[in-house]
Amino acid sequence: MNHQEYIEKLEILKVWAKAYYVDDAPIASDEEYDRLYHEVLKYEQENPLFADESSPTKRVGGVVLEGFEKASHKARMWSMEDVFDEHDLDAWIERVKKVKERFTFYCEPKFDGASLNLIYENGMLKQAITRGDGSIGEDVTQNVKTIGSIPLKIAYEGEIEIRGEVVIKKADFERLNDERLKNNESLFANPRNAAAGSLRQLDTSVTAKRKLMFYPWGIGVNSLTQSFLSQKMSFVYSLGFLQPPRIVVTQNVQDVHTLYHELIANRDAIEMMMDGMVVKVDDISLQEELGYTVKYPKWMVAFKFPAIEKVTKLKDITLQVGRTGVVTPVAEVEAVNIEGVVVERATLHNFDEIERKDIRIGDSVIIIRSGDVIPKIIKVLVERRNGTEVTPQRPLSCPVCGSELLDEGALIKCQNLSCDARVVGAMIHFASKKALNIDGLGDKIIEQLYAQNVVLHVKDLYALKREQLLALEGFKAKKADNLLEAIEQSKKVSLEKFINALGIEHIGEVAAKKIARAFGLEWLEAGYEAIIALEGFGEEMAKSLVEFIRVNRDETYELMAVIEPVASKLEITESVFTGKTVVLTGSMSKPRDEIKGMLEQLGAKVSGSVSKKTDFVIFGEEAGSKLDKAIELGVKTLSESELNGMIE
Ligand SMILES: NC(=O)c1ccc[n+]([C@@H]2O[C@H](COP(=O)([O-])OP(=O)(O)OC[C@H]3O[C@@H](n4cnc5c(N)ncnc54)[C@H](O)[C@@H]3O)[C@@H](O)[C@H]2O)c1
Ligand SMILES: [Zn+2]
Repeated sequence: MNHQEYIEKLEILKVWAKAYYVDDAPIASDEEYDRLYHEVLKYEQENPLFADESSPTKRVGGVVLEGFEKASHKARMWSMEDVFDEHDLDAWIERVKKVKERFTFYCEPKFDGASLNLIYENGMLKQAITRGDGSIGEDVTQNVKTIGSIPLKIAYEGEIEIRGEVVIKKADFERLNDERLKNNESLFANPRNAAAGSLRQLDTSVTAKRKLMFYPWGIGVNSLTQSFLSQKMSFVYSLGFLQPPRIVVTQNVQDVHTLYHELIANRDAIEMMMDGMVVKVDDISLQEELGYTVKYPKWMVAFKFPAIEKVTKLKDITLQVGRTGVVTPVAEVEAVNIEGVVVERATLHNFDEIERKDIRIGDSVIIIRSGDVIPKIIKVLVERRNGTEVTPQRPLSCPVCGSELLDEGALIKCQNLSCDARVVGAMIHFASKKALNIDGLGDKIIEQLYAQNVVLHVKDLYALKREQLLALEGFKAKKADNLLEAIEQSKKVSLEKFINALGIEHIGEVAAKKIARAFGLEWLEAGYEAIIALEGFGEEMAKSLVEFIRVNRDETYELMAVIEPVASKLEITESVFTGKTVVLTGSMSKPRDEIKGMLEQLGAKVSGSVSKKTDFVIFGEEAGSKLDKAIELGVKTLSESELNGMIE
């Protein structure tokens, strides 16, 4: 690279860095950014005299947003050096070894979230500050007080800065986006974005609703006397902070590599998004000896994982019609390899979201995929347009049956109940794992059976003949027998799975279970009043079920006669609680639902309010008026541990 090229690349890098750190709206993928960053860095290292002092390689990115108070860190916060392969990791290890031949590694996951500094004084949380430019960040103390895993009080009197990552679990991120989709709000690109955006909220009540968590990874100013990071961190964790699922302290390089591969192998299973593993020098005096660059400590590196966000091109948008008739736009993209999987399609959620993001056919887009995150387009790279991009149109007619679509905004629906897509979709749902779980009856086979007029309704499955299957393309004796056997096996399924399998609108797995438990095999006789009285049932659900029963009662009885679902009546274990009315109040050590389930198993009826008819009030911490009322009425009260004592 010559100097002119360096200047040009540096300019692009600065623009990308500003978009990312200042505007919170990246215009490049991390992978692209990192590549350019390292090209620029390489030139600067080879030509130190010509390096620009304001290069992003020389500063900790981040700024203070308007609306927040600025606050200073007591000790500086840093960025981190990245390495992308074992060779570069080994080079880092060699650099450390030059200072000290034998040393201990401290390794842990690198969670992808927002960096946060907590200042404690006299055992109290005094201030919480975002990383900002490393010296000055945003005061987010009020927001941070809503995060359950951050103790407001700790059993340590000295002044201490505890640093860590604010994260949101991947599942909570998906739930948050689902909710935002329902409310027609813009979606977060990834868990990091969701965590950072939720932490930097001007309205504290919004932060409080997001399920943020805090994982410490280090300390700033402190007067702890331990000589190893691992000891200091054990102390921090002992104060009541969350601990990451894996920490490895070792002198053996092989263990470092092993943990790296172990974390990658468990990347999906670990609930938080990780973008790498952090390797640190454990010995504090060696850390000090190694020191810092202008940007990061020389005693730690991030050993990055393969990227899960990639840039690709949107070739086309196709439409998919689901079993409820909802038409979902699907992105057809130029194939990209993400974590070893070739991705060619991604969800676009709905047309409102397409319009909000102004996604056009021909756009360069960033796509995200990881084993547990459905591939989706998270960003349009508007700067890369050349004018040939085409704005997609909202569909007017069903791509499958041609009937006019109902456009409700976020949802566009085919209302034709006999639309092939809906019928096939319903059957696919019926056979799926959480429903009848019919092995070997996948999407393709259902489509084939339907297209050949062999199975037009689920009940036809149970009348299938061997000869019919053998007449179909791709069916040999073994495949046909296996399928027939699997269909036979699906009989006598539990009633809750059967109800779930019917795909009644608004009635999911949990609701199906409640219906099965409450009404048993007579569930088709239940009326509106009885249904809405079920816990967790709203009007929409009750109406939907009543309507389903009205329309499909006879047909469903026929299907039940063939499948003979088994009502799983609650097996009650006799106990002092059998037949008694119990009220729970206050916060318990276990989730309320768990305790409730256990009491129900013991034959108790768990009620919400205390009256003279109540037999027991079981109270946890900070119990309030219900406990007072129980005492007033002379109802027997039990603490959680007394309860445990009685049932053991
Ligand atoms: N897409 C873009 O345009 C663009 C632009 C700029 C930066 N970026 C991305 O941002 C990253 C660089 O940002 P950075 O300099 O803030 O570094 P970084 O976020 O990759 O690493 C430093 C941070 O890691 C966090 N961290 C997580 N676990 C940790 C642990 N166990 N110990 C210590 N720290 C831990 C800390 O919050 C720390 O501040 C790169 O991945 C880059 O791709 C992307
Ligand atoms: Zn249709």
